[in-house]
Amino acid sequence: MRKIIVGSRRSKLALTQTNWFINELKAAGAPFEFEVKEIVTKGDQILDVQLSKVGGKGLFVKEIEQALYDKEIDFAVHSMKDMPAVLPEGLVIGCIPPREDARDAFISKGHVKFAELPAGAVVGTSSLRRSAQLLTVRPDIEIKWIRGNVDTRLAKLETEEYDAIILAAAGLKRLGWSDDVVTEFLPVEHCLPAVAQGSLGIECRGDDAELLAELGKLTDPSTWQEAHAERAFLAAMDGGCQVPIAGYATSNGGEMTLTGLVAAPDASVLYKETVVGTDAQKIGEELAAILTEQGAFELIQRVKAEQDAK
Ligand SMILES: NCc1[nH]cc(CCC(=O)O)c1CC(=O)O
Repeated sequence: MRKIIVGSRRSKLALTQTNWFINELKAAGAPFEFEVKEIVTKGDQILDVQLSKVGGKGLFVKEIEQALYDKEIDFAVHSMKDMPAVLPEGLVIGCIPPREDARDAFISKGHVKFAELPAGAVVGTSSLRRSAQLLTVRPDIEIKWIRGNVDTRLAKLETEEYDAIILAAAGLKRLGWSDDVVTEFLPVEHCLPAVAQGSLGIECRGDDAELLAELGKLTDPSTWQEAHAERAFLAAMDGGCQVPIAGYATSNGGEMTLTGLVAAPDASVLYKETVVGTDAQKIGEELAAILTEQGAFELIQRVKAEQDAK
């Protein structure tokens, strides 16, 4: 029986997701043995700098992709939202399992609701997307950068000067945190999720037909379509994580609805539109064209140039 080596980052969330997916493969009767190989990525090592300043999304996947090329591992389970919009030559997403809750979770000391935060309240997030959207409705709050994995951030809420933090609901749920820790799940209308938030993507070599045949059985077609539409939008906007950008699609098998958002980091400008259609790639590109027409692409290029000059 072929032994499949599965690469994983060492964080609890990464290992939990990896082991969850291996169990799904086993339950589906995949004819493999499995071994998990832990890989320390740059993104895990650099913990003291704002992520958007040191290279963004690619930081968590580069070493893992090298290990795939070198055949040290056969597949890796990623949070799709950490994946760059375009994959390197020869590697593919072989499976996208059913999406977990895509929303952001607001967690505050004393369970004070977001709308009831006092002026000047300190909210911890290192996501420009979250901070821009929160500042749009509450310009009177203060955003303070926070880093570390999910458990670290929850601990920092207790021990450091934060009144609240925002985390992806999906990460919390996968780690087994009860909904009781969450003060409120922010509706997507108020805080549009990151592209592909809540989705996992299984990355492997494109020529590994034997593995791809088994991975494909576990793909959820709706989640695949949603991730495709959101990522087509992201790719067309040329947005990394230096700029607040969000995209969220829902699919009911046939028709899809895709909403996209681009904002200035200080929330002084915000573009947001929704498109409907049946072709994931097309609606992603259509949405990007509409927002570009309004000035969003220019905003992205301007913000990127400003950040690079810093
Ligand atoms: N930004 C890091 C990150 N990448 C993926 C998740 C988990 C959620 C997901 O899979 O979408 C998280 C944690 C968070 O944003 O709170």
